[in-house]
Amino acid sequence: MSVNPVNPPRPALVATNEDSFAYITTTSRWPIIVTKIIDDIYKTRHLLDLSEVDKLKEGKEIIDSIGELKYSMQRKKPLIPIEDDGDPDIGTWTYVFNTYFKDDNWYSATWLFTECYLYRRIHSMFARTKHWNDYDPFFRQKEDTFKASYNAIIEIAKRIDELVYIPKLHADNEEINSGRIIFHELVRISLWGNSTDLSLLTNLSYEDINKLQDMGTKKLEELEKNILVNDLEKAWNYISEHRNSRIDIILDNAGFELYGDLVLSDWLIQSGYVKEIYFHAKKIPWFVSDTTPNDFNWILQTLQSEDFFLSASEIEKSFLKKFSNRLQYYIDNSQLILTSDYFWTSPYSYWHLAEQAPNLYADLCKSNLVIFKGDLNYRKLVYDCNWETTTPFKDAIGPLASMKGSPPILTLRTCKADVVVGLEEGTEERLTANEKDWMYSGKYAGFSHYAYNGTTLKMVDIYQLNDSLCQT
Ligand SMILES: O=P(O)(O)OC[C@@]1(O)O[C@H](CO)[C@@H](O)[C@@H]1O
Ligand SMILES: [Mg+2]
Ligand SMILES: [Mn+2]
Repeated sequence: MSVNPVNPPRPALVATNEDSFAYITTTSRWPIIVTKIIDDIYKTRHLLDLSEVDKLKEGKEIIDSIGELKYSMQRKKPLIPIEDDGDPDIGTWTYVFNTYFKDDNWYSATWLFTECYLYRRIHSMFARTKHWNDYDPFFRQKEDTFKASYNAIIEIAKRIDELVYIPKLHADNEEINSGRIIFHELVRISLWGNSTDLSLLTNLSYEDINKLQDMGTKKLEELEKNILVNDLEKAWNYISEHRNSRIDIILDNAGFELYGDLVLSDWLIQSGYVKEIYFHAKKIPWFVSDTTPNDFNWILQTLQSEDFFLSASEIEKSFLKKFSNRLQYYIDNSQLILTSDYFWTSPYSYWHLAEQAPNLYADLCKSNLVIFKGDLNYRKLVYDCNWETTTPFKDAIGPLASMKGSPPILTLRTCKADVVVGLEEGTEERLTANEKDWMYSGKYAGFSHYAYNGTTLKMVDIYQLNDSLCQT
């Protein structure tokens, strides 16, 4: 492939383009997101005892810093280095900032960088305090939305209860076929769970949430026409051929989406197709709704709780408890393993995975399938560049498609950014004719799969990957 990552494959997505979702995000969405953080800190401060003077004071200081941040992005001010907060990734951030972005502002730097930088800077404001250093300013939103997801959660809990009691795999054709159908259904639930993305849906009503999360069979069928790329059958063939395999899920959003990922994992383990599943969470609060280890532990406790879903009947609670007992069993028996790495919250695209996080990469190479959830993971896989929509997925993921030993990849993504690859000729034109925002409205989705087949040359042998980023 004739792309050299030093000079990126295509121009990067950037907010100077006023027709882009990068621009809409920078001008309109981020100010709302940061204002909500300020509101959240006010709420938490309000609950504090007046004797907690130091914490109250620090809270006020964070509010002031977030206010300054908001002002600087709205006035297109230059980016400034992230202050040292003692986290082990600060060196990477300082290096990348100084090398590539020190002369940039919130619009001129690449969108992928500015957006990651935004969340990393917010984290640093909390991390440098004494009383707020492990505070998640998005937790309240994640918790409230999960509560409002009650209807879909119960429906799905009933469904998984039926599915896991289907007889275990004996490899006869009938069972493989029923496995295939269940896999397709549960992967779709995990996919469409990605619509409940709190960074995109900044103003969700209870009705909106319920509409988004209707995962009945009829609704899933209706949504089928919005799936633009569908390599799911290839991924299924892969799973059904590799019994007792290891799967990795690079998680995206907490709450309802994570719930869908857990449901899929439950079935994959119970059906006997998969032996162990690694869940990769974010180390720090990220893109509003992303899953942190705390969110993961929280959902397990919440599914067990007597009083979280107040209107749940005893039988409904029992479905949730049975489900979470199974999950706890997998955790206790190292079949479901939670892990996290700073690479997932670094500014680097996944073209740099092997070079920036060699241990993580080596570990992922042991996997039979790495599932990347959500939009940001997709953006990072394809270097957040302005690809032609007909570019094959294989080309857009660069080294991950051509390095010997790279694991097979499956992406489950609803389209929420100005980059989509792997489309057939004419699809872009058909969609653009009616819907200017089709690439980022969240209405469309895709499953892209790629497995290294051993015939391509080793990318690193051809192009020495170094520390370049996709520059404008
Ligand atoms: O990764 P997710 O949760 O599916 O989406 C993250 C997201 O909301 O943030 C970015 C824009 O702010 C977009 O890439 C995307 O819409
Ligand atoms: Mg630049
Ligand atoms: Mn997310």
